[in-house]
Amino acid sequence: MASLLSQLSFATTLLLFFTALLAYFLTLAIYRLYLHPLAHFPGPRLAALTPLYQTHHDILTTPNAQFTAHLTPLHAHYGPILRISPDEIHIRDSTFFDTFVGGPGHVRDKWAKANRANGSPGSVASATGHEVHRLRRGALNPFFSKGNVDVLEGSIRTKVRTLCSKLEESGGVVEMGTAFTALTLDVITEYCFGQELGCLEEEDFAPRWKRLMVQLFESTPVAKHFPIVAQVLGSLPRGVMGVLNPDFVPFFEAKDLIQGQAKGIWLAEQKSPTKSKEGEEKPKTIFHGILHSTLPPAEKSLQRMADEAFVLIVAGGETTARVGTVILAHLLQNSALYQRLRQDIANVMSGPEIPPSRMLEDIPFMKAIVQEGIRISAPVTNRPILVAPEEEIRYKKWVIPRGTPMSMTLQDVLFDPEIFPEPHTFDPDRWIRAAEEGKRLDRYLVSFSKGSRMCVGTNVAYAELYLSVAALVSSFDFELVDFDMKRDLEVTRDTFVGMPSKESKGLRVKVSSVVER
Ligand code: HEM
Repeated sequence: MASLLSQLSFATTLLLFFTALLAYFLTLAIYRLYLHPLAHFPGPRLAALTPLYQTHHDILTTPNAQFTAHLTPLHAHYGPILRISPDEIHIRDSTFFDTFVGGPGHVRDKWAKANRANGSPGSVASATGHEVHRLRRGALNPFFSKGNVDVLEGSIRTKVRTLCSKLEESGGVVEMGTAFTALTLDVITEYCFGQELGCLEEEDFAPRWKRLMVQLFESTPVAKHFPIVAQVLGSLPRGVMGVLNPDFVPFFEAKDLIQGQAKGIWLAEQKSPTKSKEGEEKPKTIFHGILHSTLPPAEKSLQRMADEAFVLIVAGGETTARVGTVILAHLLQNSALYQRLRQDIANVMSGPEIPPSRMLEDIPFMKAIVQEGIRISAPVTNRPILVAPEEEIRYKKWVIPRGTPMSMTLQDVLFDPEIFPEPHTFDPDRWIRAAEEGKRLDRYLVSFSKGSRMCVGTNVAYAELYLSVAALVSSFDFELVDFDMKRDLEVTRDTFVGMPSKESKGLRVKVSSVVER
């Protein structure tokens, strides 16, 4: 009898538990669908009901990382403003971008819930609140100013020279995406640590680093939706993690390597600080700069340095490499553009050396090539999600309540046919025509985003692209090897940085001749 009672009470407890759970979910569903401040916004009911709607499209579809692509049919059906999760509003309207990112006097936070995928909470990119972000960004900005990038251009130029001499020696097939990644990683690691990774010097441009970067991005859809998975896996021994989820092994391998480098500088600074005296030359790396800055001590911890290093290297590597690869691919498919660019560069060269990036920028066609490349490659597919904590945001008849996470997709602006007719055609002359007509097309070149959260590395990326594209076009004729734009470069997955299909073989070329200068 006693055991029956205890069984009954267990069954009753279970029943009560599930009834309470059901009641909770029912109440939540009613709240989200009918009472929530966003209840009247258009969008699929399922998306209003649960964030799993996005998770499904990003993780359970094949190929995965597809929610971004799914936004196109949603907007076609519901219009330019949509509720895409219980808490998030997405807007597709290029003219709204400046309001979205805010300007001076308009505070924008990031949405904490969607800002954990990089697993580096100490980085500038992970700073959710406006104030913390402002502090961290303030310490980085001087290193990335145009003036400072000019000073450091010599180091980029040396690496571009190495790239060219390695290509000259190569003799066989080279995957140019790997070569560009080697270049960008060497540039940014020297910037951060004062010591490059040395990818350009490795055989075939260190394809293991390219693989590591690609695999790292491929893990972001899971990390974005289930950051706890990344955290738990990160705390396990690598062998165990490799069995549980091999996709995350490269993520932590890359982290370990980069953190090791940051730790080296941090420990050396603790032992014998290199703090410069008044009037002495500037700190030699970003990390020395942060450590010498007026940031509070908590912002100078080893963990924060390591997080900052990781994000700078990951953010600065694959993005710029992808733009370089896409530009080269388009030029190689259109020899008239290739020859025209070579001629325009030759016209300003007074010796064998490629002119400084500032001079290259003054060649209208060169500038147009880089702008069009940055537009059409649109490397960052991850949509920025921002929160305006101090103001309601108005979009047409809609009022987005203060504190609501709102997002826009950079590709929606970059491929807006109203602004960039035939947006998927590589047409550098559209920039020249726009300049002649006095149109500010660059207002819509949002590949680096805009506002306070805009890319910190924009000037470095431009310098790398001008110098590398000019050097390659002026120095070599290439032959494409079994290249198919659709298979090898076209973006099919949003893994933070857009990725082509798994079948991609990259941009494979052979140097067919070296230009005498
Ligand atoms: C063509 C190349 C590049 C593109 C298209 C690009 C694009 C972007 C975009 C769209 C963001 C904003 C992301 C967000 O909403 O949170 C961003 C942020 C960032 N980028 Fe870049 N990036 C490029 C190159 C670089 C380089 C070379 C570096 C490093 C030297 C870099 C470092 C960063 C960092 C640290 C952030 C976070 C900034 C912050 O939150 O204040 N990026 N980038």
